[in-house]
Formats: sequence, structure tokens, C-alpha cells
Amino acid sequence: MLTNKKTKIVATLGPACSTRETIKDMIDAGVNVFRVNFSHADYEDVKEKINIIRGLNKEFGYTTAILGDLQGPKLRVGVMEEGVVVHDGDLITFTTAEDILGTAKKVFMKYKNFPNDVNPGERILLDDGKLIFEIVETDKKSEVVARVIQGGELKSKKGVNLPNTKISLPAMTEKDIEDAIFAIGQNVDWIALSFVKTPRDLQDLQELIAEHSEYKIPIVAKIEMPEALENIDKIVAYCDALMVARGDLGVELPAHEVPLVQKELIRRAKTARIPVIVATQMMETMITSLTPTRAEVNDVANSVMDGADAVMLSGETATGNYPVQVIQKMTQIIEAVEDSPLIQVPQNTPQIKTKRFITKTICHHAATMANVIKAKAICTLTNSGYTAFQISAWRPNAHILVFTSNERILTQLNLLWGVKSFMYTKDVSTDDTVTDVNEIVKQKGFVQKGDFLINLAAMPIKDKGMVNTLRVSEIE
Ligand SMILES: Nc1ncnc2c1ncn2[C@@H]1O[C@H](COP(=O)(O)OP(=O)(O)OP(=O)(O)O)[C@@H](O)[C@H]1O
Ligand SMILES: CC(=O)C(=O)O
Ligand SMILES: [K+]
Ligand SMILES: [Mg+2]
Repeated sequence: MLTNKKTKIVATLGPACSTRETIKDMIDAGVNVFRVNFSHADYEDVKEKINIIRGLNKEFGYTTAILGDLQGPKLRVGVMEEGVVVHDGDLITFTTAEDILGTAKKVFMKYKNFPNDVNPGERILLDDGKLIFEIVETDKKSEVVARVIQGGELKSKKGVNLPNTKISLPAMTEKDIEDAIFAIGQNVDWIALSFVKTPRDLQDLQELIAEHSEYKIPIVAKIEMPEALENIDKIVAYCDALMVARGDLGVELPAHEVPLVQKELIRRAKTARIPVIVATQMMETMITSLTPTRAEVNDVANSVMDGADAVMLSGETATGNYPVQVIQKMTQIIEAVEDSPLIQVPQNTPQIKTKRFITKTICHHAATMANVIKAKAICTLTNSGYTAFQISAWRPNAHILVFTSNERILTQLNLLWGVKSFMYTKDVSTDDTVTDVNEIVKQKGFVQKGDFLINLAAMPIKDKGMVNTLRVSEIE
């Protein structure tokens, strides 16, 4: 039995959720989207997981989506010996010369140009800033010596941030291009681009998608760099969703600036009517404990109250001990707050006259009207998914039920707040379609006799044109 929450959950795949049984339990507990993190992914493994998820979708009528998250120009250390700990004041060498097994004295850095890009005095942050080093010297060829400023356990393949350094890497590296082509080949529902700085980065990915796919794959712009904040208006115009990637963001910026940035980014996404995902360390203690901290419970709840369409888990589900329980807990938190009248999600009323002005306006009125007449559901027939984005953005109290014959958007829309989608392949006239859809919705238990329901359609239906009709039905 699937949950009825409206805020979506994105869960990262990893060794902790590798069986079909665990994946099914996670979906039943509230996962709507699985994230493949290409920073750690093995293609054969990804294929297997995607098959499992799609198999479950088929068998149980789920619409679980898959999000491919490209690594981007992220630096990483190599594989480390077990249990290496570095202490304040220690000196450590980062080498790019050979992929050695790392120790407390010497560590492999997987970025050839590293000794060239850095300068003495600059900082190296590791593992989302848990460890801090200061560069003492670089030979500008293959070795960099650094002093430990804040020590701790130095684990394999952890990410490296250089907030004071200008890195000479493109937004899409060779690896990202290869991973994106693989992801497109697997028909993933969404692709996330890490470390976006400018709209150009997004256009490059759009072009790559257009070159390798006959369908448009929507893009999530991961906001984790100060440059992205400077260019946010243009970035919003060139992507289909935002992610507040707090892991890197909290290292690239002082972590105490992240809370207001989160609120600002959510507001931007709401204004553009695109979904926004809040990510990283939401339930971090549940990697090893069955009880989240009060602060974590508050964080998930407050993200929902800020207006997040989706909340994301990383290590909690990828490598944590409790991949199913963490979803159950997150669902409980979401359900406890999302219907509260205290939630005031920012929304914009001014309508810009784009070519879809009419459709946008109808969706807006459907959502507002549903609240006024207390309609239990808004049903829309869509081929592109556009109306689902538009209705979802207004956050009506009614169920948002999407009927489509397009298998791709059936799962893609599962990232959107409040949206539930259903396969609908019958090709009939509007009157029959409305009656038919309303009957399905009643059978599924979303509405009962006497309830109002709003239908949106493009008439005539067979033309698959622009939505031009809003109809209110009373369920018989
Ligand atoms: N197949 C896998 N997929 C995802 N994470 C994995 C996998 N195998 C191991 N992990 C571990 O889970 C941890 C948390 O996952 P997460 O997706 O947050 O990674 P990350 O390294 O912080 O990546 P990024 O910042 O690039 O998104 C990783 O640091 C990694 O050590
Ligand atoms: C998810 C991610 O990439 C981050 O938080 O940095
Ligand atoms: K990533
Ligand atoms: Mg990141």
C-alpha cells in the first residue's frame, strides 16, 4: 500500500538497498524517485537496479522515477586503507602521480591538474568539510603537501572542495558525458547536473540529451556553488527543477549561510513553477541509529514547510543500516506537517504572456477553484506533463491526478509535489473520457458520491492540443 503524502522522497541507491525486496519496501514506505549517484555507480549494477525498479513498477502499478545524478567537476581522493585517522598539525602529501592505497602520510588525488591549480595558504576540505587541510607547498607537477587543520577519519573516495581555488575543469567532464550518454540509454526520467555555474552548463547538457535521445529529459540544476547563486535567474530559466545540494553548498559557502539560501532557492523555484529538491544530511544519524535527532526531524519538517517539493536522502539509503526505516520516519514527518494551515508556500500571481499562457491560467484557476469549492480531485489528461507541473505549483488541497498514454512522463511526474499519474490509453471523445476518468478515480477511492471533481482537457481530445477546458463534475 502506497502512502498518501504529497511531498516526494528521493532516495539514493547504493549497496544498502540492493535487493528487490528492500527496494520494494522502500517504495511502499514512501520513495517516489531513486537517485543513481554517478560518483559511485557501476554501469552493470545500475542496469540491474533500474531493471528491478521498472519490474516493480510493472508488477505493482508503481510510477517510481529514476534520477541520474552526474558527478560534475568534483575532486575525490582515492581508495584508503581501513581506519586512517589524521590529526591536527600532521603533514600529508596529496599525489596525482599514481593511484596508491592511501595512508595517513600519502593520499591519491584523482585530478591531474590539482598541483597546478592550488597555491600555498589555500584550504582543502574533505568529506563535506569534516576534515580541513591547509596547503603548505606544491611542486606544480604531481605533489602537494598540506597541514591538517581539522583532523578525523579519512575515508575512501571522499569528495574534496577547494573553496579558495579556481579549478580548471569544465561543468561536464569526460566522465559526465559518458555517464550522461549511459543514463540517456537507460531512459532515466531526470538528469541532475552538479556544480552548475552558468546557464551555458545546462545548455551543454540539453544539447547532449537532444543528440542522444528522441525525448526531452528534464534537467535538475544542482545549486552548490556561489556562482550559481549569482546566476540563479538565468539558471532557473534553463532547467526543469532545482536541487538545494547542501553538502557541497555548505562547504563552498559558510554552512551558516545555507538556511537562508535554501529559503531563497525554494522561493525562486516556486516563482518559476518548477519543483525543488532539498538534499543532504536530512536524516544523517539514521545511517547508524534508528532514532533521528530532534534537529533532523525539524529539518525535514521545515523544508516541507518552506515549500520543498521533494526531500532527498543520500548516505542514509545508499550505505546506511536502516534504508527502509529512514523512509518510514521521513514519511511520518512529512505527513505530520504537510497539511497544516501554518504552511504558507510562496506563490506568484503575475502571469507572463508566454505561448502557454492560456494553459497556465487554466491550471491556476483549477487549483484556486478546487480550494474554493472543496473539490476532492483535479484530473488532467496530458501528453507532455506540462499541466501537471502547473497544477502542482499551486499546491491545491485536492488530489492532482494525471492521466497519460505517455509511459515516459508517467514516471517522470513522480518528482512533482502532490502528483499521481496513471496510464490511460483509450482514445474517446471528451464527454466519454471525462465520464471514464471520473469513474476510474472513484474506483480508486480518491472521490466518493457527491464530491466535486475538476477535469482539465484539451478539446477536442484527439488533437492533443492546448488545454482549453475546465469542467466541474459532481460524482454520482
Ligand atoms: N553505489 C553507491 N551509490 C551511492 N553512494 C555510495 C555507493 N557506494 C558507496 N556509497 C557511499 O555513500 C556515501 C553517501 O552517498 P552520497 O550520494 O551522498 O555521496 P557523495 O560522495 O556525498 O556524493 P555527491 O556529493 O557527489 O552527491 C558516499 O560518500 C559513498 O561513500
Ligand atoms: C547532493 C549533493 O551533491 C550535495 O549535497 O552536495
Ligand atoms: K553526484
Ligand atoms: Mg554535491
